[in-house]
Amino acid sequence: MGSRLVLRDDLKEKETITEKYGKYVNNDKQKSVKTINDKANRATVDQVLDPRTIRFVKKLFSNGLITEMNGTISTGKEANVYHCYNKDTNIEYALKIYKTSILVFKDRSRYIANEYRFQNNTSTNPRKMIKLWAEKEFRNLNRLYANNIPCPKPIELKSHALLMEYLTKGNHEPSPKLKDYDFKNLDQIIFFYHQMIIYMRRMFQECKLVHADLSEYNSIIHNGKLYIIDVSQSVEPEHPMSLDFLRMDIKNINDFFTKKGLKDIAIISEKSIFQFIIQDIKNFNNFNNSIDFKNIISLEKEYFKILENLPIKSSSYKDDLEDEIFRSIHLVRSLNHLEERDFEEYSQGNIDTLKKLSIDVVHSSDSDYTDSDSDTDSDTDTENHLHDDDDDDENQEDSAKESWEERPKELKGKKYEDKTFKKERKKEQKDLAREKRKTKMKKHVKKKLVAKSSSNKN
Ligand SMILES: Nc1ncnc2c1ncn2[C@@H]1O[C@H](COP(=O)(O)OP(=O)(O)OP(=O)(O)O)[C@@H](O)[C@H]1O
Ligand SMILES: [Mg+2]
Repeated sequence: MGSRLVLRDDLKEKETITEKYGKYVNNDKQKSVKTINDKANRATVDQVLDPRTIRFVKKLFSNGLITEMNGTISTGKEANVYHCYNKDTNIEYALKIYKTSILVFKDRSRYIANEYRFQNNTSTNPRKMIKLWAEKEFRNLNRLYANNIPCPKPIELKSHALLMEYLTKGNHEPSPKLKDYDFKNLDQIIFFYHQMIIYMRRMFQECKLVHADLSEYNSIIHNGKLYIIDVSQSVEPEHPMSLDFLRMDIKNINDFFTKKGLKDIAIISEKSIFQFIIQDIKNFNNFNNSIDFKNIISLEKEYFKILENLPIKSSSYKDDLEDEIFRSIHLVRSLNHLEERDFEEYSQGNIDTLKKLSIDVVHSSDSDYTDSDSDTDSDTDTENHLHDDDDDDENQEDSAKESWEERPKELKGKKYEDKTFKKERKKEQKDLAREKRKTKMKKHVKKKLVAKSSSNKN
């Protein structure tokens, strides 16, 4: 057996996986790994390294990508991540193998619904589903990597086994998660906070992805840089829950950096971060539009400047409440995302629309992203309908104000609203009213929809 990597004790298994399974991986008569009597191993093995999976791993050996498969870097609820090595090239890899148990798959379904990459897959066979899931992670990692957003380089995908670059801090040890990173000082914490928000914007704008599970557990500091990992659940902006997932990501990041001492120092309100991420670039004031957008360094420099000038969230109760309200708003992106049952609510103006939040959502026409490695084109653009609001166009502004006014008085808190955003908001609403006049839904069509939804009721 080749020289064994000296892994950190808690990574070392009694014998390397190759030694343990090598005999299974290399010889053709694949003995069932179930013969392994050690209970802990068996649990891991059954959930992940069943004979079928070992066959896929064997392909990574036979095509010369790896020569050793060592201990686990992590055993998560969804997947195990193993350390692998190629002794000829002296390159280390991380091999993420998804668990096939259907239980794990149950709570993944909300990410899959309406996801075009799953749509034509009607089977509920868990093996097929995890294969798709791993393929999604592979593709999403490719998108980040292709857009120079730091992430482990995806190397090879064999069914539900994903081989990628191993982020190591040396001595074969994995680089630390953001949550375990030992920050030098407050400036460095602020830098990584802003960097994370910039990556969220660049993922949304350039990769057309919302991470949907972003946190200090799914980011790594490697060679002093922030890396994004675990993009298996990431969705496209067209996914009906994408903006809910985005708001969840923003809350997770704000919570983590608040715990790191940035409260009252650098924490930006969730709503302002949300606007920063999905605003169209032309809405940013004093943004130096003459920069070369292909030049990531100058683009990110501009982004850092904007973030440094956004209003800091005070630790007052009302700011927290404002974020809470913002998180709870039911954002409807387009009529075709509106559930039948909501139509009534909506037609009485009880559902906030993104437009009312005067957030200029990236037009879905720009969001058509075809993965270079995929054979399926990305789904047809869902028109970004202007919401057909029940209020009369002319007083669109009043109704937006009205719904805002309905909130408890003390929450008027507009004084926190960035002046530029306020000006933009006014301009946006005027444009919106003008634009809507063109596409207002005909009365008889609306009557039919409302009649239909009420007949469904009885
Ligand atoms: N390419 C990599 N290089 C180094 N470490 C990695 C790599 N990929 C994953 N890890 C480590 O393995 C852990 C789990 O990886 P990941 O989050 O992708 O899997 P998961 O199934 O989501 O696990 P969990 O449920 O614990 O989040 C990461 O938090 C990280 O510490
Ligand atoms: Mg994870």
